[in-house]
Amino acid sequence: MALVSATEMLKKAKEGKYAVGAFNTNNLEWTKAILQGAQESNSPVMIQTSMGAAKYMGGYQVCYDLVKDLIDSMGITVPVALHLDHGEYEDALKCIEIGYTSVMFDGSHLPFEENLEKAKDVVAKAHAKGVSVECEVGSIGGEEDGVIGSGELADPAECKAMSETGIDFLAAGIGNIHGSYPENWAGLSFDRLAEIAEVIDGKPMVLHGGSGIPLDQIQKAISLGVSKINVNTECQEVFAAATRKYIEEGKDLEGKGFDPRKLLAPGTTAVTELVKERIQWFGSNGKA
Ligand SMILES: O=C(O)C[C@@H](O)[C@H](O)C(=O)COP(=O)(O)O
Ligand SMILES: [Zn+2]
Repeated sequence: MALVSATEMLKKAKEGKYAVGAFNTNNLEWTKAILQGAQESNSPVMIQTSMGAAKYMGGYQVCYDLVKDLIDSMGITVPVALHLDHGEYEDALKCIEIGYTSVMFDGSHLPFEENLEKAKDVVAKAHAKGVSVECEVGSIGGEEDGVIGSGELADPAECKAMSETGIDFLAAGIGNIHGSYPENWAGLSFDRLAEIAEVIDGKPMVLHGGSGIPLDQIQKAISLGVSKINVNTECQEVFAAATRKYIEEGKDLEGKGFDPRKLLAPGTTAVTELVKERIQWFGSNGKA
């Protein structure tokens, strides 16, 4: 199946009261693991590359070719959108040109008016090619220099203004943060989520920092309008744990256990299993 834009996928998710998982990829193994997990779950999926991961993988063209070719060679039949995660303006335009089917323009660090103006421009260029657009209002906290910032709450008036630029889905802070949640985390703000959902003309919302949010909060967020959930840290954690176990058990020293195809296999399987579990949590299994 050809890559698809995320617009229809997320509209259906919102109507059906489930969310689509957007999993970050870093390399060949992760890309295969995510596609495998979605196919086994008969679920739509979003594969996303951050700017840094795309650079690591050899550039956006490599990422696009990799995902597109794996869909063919693995016989993937579920809908897959290839998305740019937290993209700068120039990167969003580049991905649109290359063939990504969805982009996030993250102008949350810019003055708000500039964020809006650039969002409008990205929307015009993306929609001309059938590409879906996510933008962010406010900023989503996380770990910086070892300090975990608290989750910010986006301003509903700014969310409304951003939704009027024509974007397809909106990322807004509702107390969520990237990376691990601190023990004293107050949880998601469902009041703020409901206030924002009320003023954005029915557009799907995106929950960043999906790793470590308890299932009951995920389900409540979906019931209030979240239709895309980003997961990265948890995939990294299970990959690292499975690889560590393999090495600590000395498996890399048995026979050809050091062959990267063997060494990376337990981590890859762990990512597939996590993707399947999160797809169950988000309720998108069987919705392809
Ligand atoms: O860390 C990245 O490069 C991607 C993340 O920002 C992603 O957009 C995301 O929100 C995932 O959050 P996490 O599950 O808390 O890592
Ligand atoms: Zn994010």
